[in-house]
Amino acid sequence: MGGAVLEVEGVTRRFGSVVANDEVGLRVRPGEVVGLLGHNGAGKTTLVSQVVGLLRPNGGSIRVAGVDVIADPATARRCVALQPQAQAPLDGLTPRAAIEIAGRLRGLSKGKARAAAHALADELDIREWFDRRATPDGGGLSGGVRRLTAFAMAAVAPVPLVILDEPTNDVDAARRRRLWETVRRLGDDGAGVLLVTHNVVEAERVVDELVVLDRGRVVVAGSPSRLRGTSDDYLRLELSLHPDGDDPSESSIDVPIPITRRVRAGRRVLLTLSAADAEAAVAWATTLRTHERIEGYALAPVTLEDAYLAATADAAAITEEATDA
Ligand SMILES: Nc1ncnc2c1ncn2[C@@H]1O[C@H](COP(=O)(O)OP(=O)(O)OP(=O)(O)O)[C@@H](O)[C@H]1O
Repeated sequence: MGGAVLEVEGVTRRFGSVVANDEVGLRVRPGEVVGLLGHNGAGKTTLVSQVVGLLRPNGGSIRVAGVDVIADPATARRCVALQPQAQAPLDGLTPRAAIEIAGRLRGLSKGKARAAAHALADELDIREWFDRRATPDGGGLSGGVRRLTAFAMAAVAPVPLVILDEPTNDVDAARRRRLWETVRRLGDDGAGVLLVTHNVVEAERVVDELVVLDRGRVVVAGSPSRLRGTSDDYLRLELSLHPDGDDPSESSIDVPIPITRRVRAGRRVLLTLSAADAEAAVAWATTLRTHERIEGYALAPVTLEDAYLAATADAAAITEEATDA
């Protein structure tokens, strides 16, 4: 319906008393990169396992390229390329062979599989290791090159839906950037991409839509700009606290400016305030630093990470409260 390559509606999956997915709904259209974000244990992998037919939902429906995954898992599976979170078993193979085999299994001719593997090796800058064999003891290839090879295996042939589960784990910064560019290209070439990640900051660069899961439920969904809280009218003041130091923003009475959102993440406190109060905020933070009540501060535009942390406020590490001064 609506041409979506992935339609998840009301999916619930329990493991005993744990509700790993609770009435989850999301949609990926052709050409769209959708980020699925959430802390550890939020239910991301459980959802992916159901989309590829490895787990059956307790309730709800999943369609891939119009095919009902529960009624016809084999046909649906052929419409999806998955890079799993666990490292791919490459033992005994070179990246060249692994990527070419993946292309052949997806129906490419020998020549096309070879050409696509070469192109990806260049795109991801892994030529140096293209003909090096992975050994069963985990040697031969680094974790990062194994991860990039697994990504290339998922990206080698055109397919309606590509699912990438933490594709940048172990990958160095320069190649991560290349990988993100390739993810964007997959979308621009017409695939729908579901990108599972913890990395909000990097995901922001490539995704069209974001779905945030928290304890099995979708807590926020929308474009990055919508989630960020949009406009330039707001700024974020980040206070870095001393180890064991008190938090000078804890009581709204002590804060001389109106704060629309306050999020505590470890020793960082993120305060959202009106851009009109920037000068007063800097004056206050400078005084706090001069009196050594904080280690430092930074004033910057509101980021997606702020919105993500607020949406998922994890009781143990993060507390959120609205303080209307
Ligand atoms: N096979 C299973 N048996 C029992 N509980 C499970 C099983 N798989 C997942 N869970 C539980 O379901 C919840 C969601 O787990 P899931 O692995 O889907 O989260 P996740 O968001 O992928 O986490 P991570 O980012 O750490 O990979 C967790 O509470 C987890 O302990």
